[in-house]
Amino acid sequence: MAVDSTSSSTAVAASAGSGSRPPYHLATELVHIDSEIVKDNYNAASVPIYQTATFKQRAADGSEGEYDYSRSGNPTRTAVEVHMAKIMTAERAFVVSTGMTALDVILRLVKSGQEVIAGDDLYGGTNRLLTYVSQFNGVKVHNVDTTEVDRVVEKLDPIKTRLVLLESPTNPMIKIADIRKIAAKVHELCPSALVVVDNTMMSPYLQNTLAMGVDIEYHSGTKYLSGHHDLMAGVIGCRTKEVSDLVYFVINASGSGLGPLDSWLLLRGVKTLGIRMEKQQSNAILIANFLESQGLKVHFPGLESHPQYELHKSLSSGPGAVLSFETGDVGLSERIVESARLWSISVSFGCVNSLISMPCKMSHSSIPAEVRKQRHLPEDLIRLCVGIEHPDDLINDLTHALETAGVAVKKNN
Ligand SMILES: Cc1ncc(COP(=O)(O)O)c(C=O)c1O
Ligand SMILES: N[C@@H](CCSC[C@H](N)C(=O)O)C(=O)O
Repeated sequence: MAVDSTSSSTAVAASAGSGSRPPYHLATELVHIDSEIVKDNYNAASVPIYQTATFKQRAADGSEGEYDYSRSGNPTRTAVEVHMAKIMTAERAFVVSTGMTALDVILRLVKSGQEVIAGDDLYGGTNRLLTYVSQFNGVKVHNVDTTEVDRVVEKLDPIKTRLVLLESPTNPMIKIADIRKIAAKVHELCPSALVVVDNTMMSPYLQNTLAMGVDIEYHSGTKYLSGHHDLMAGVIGCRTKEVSDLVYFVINASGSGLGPLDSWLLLRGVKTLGIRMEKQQSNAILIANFLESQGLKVHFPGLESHPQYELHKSLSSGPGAVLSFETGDVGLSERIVESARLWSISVSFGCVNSLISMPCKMSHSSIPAEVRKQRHLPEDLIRLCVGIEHPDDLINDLTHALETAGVAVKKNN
């Protein structure tokens, strides 16, 4: 896929569907939904939920109706899709039932005999689905360290490579890939390959990968986009019409589109993405500094000690609100996690409330232990997903958890 875009990752959303008005800051664009998207007879201030499976047609050939059946399209789903396309600066965006469905749809663009290059630190469920396609669908998957552009380039095959799949930051080691450089190299050396980024950890508020030349950006909408852990969703944004058409075909054919009620909940949630992300991120920066001041090994791209601190700054407008840290002892990590009172022990992230987890025992337990070891995923790793609570309460609760587990906490002034 040829690329001509060099625009900055922090660019404000394009004014898709906004007529002649000027483009606003992304925080403003998130709140304002183009009222022309859904033609509502009553001027409803909130997009209606079209809870219907089918649509009446006036003519027998069905040629007059904009919609015929909700698997193929539904006005509430269209509203959130058009809004997400604007936010992601996508040619077209699609909403599907979960983040894993988004990846499943994208992987259907890969045929038997073709190859995928993916990171070696990925969400556990992503690794599971890639393992499935490599075992049952005849697709070779290369897992490489995507922090090094050369490791990706080495595996590129102009004939066989179909997808290059990146997470940046990765879940859970928070490693950074040079998305811009990798996209340029892949397009130069493999014109028929697609560069795909799972941008869930950043959300479109902090990182715009389509503007870096990526072909498909996808999200688990279960996380920051909805923000309240009250729905499952996936979002796919495509840079070109050619790719959008392929993706729409799979979604319609397989029936993976998001239902009307969840589309409505996603649209409501995304309006507050900016304010939630700002607060979650500023809390996360305080917490990362607190943990680092305790001598712990903290993985967070907002810390100058992060090996790719400068690279991440060049790709995004902030470090986000997920961090992980090592204690050096699995038992100690377990005691810390179980001693927290305010931080809930849960998988997932991106919600307004703060979560604590041990990836190797929870979100990444589907990766076999020997593979976790080969890929240097520490068993004692603790992941924190920072919410919008008062930061003092979060730090006090972590202090309590560390002390209860037996760590001597240094008091900072
Ligand atoms: C980075 C990342 N991508 C994708 C997913 C899958 O999303 P979902 O749970 O909505 O299927 C998850 C977590 O579940 C994730 O952490
Ligand atoms: N039991 C689930 C675990 C989901 S983990 C969710 C999230 N991506 C995270 O990183 O916490 C499964 O098997 O998928």
